[in-house]
Amino acid sequence: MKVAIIGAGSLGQSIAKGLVSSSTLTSLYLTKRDLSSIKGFEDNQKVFLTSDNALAIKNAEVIIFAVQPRHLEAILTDYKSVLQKSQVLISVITGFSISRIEAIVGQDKFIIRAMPNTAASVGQSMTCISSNNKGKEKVELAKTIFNSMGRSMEIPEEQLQAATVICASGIAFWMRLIRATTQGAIQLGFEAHEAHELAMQTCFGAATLLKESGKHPEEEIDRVTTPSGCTIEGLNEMEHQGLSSSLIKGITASFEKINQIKTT
Ligand SMILES: NC(=O)C1=CN([C@@H]2O[C@H](COP(=O)(O)OP(=O)(O)OC[C@H]3O[C@@H](n4cnc5c(N)ncnc54)[C@H](O)[C@@H]3O)[C@@H](O)[C@H]2O)C=CC1
Ligand SMILES: O=C(O)[C@@H]1CCC=N1
Repeated sequence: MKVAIIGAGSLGQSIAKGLVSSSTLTSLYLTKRDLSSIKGFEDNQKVFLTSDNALAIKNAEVIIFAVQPRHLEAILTDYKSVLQKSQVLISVITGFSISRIEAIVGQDKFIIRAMPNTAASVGQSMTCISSNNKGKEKVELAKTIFNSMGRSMEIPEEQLQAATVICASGIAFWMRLIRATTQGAIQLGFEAHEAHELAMQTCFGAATLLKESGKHPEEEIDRVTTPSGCTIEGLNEMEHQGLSSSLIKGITASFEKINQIKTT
């Protein structure tokens, strides 16, 4: 599979890191206006760096657009004449609808909208995927691509904004929870590096328990909370201070914001 990523910034580079270990990848073109910050990718013989988007597009079967939303319209307009009907166009751009992409490049193109997250770089993205009518034929291909850097789920396009909050912004939300746990651990006497490791591995363990057991979180919580013990004391205090409520309010605030900034 020949892939091009147009706009190898933060997310584009995360996707590239995830992709380079995929056995199905034959070549990967990365484009960016200033290539100096992505020189490290050149160590991989399958990767080509260029500022020439047309060159990258001509050498790709799958083109992933990862520029900022305000740049996509001009890029699609500039390069639609070099796009081929057999190419699969994947946009990971927030708030840029499939109908708007179709209006520029045509409904006869395979169009996928995908929302990965930066954990793609370590093979642990949660990626949500939607497509236009024509693109339905290529959803399995898109899932194969994103499964090579984590897990993927096909959802209706109307839910992509919500998926962005939960999965893409979600990386930041979870990071903050880990940092707060680290701060608590330091207060209890651990060195910062120890506190960080304790918080990360415990978070990883909690998610792995749920993934592997298929259980509801409360079932696992019940296994930890000794009656009159320290866990329930801590949990109840966190809830008195609004832990769950704060998370839910944060998620809904983020969703309200994403609906204000969407470009359609
Ligand atoms: N950062 C994240 O975790 C997530 C970002 N997104 C979306 O992905 C898109 C990219 O976000 P980031 O990677 O954070 O932005 P970014 O600003 O880090 O990357 C965009 C890159 O595009 C390049 N670029 C701009 N114009 C170009 C052109 N004409 N040709 C080639 N390259 C060009 C820029 O130099 C930059 O390196 C945005 O639309 C964002 O909404 C979506 C999910 C998560
Ligand atoms: O913060 C943002 O608006 C973008 C979309 C999700 C992640 N970054």
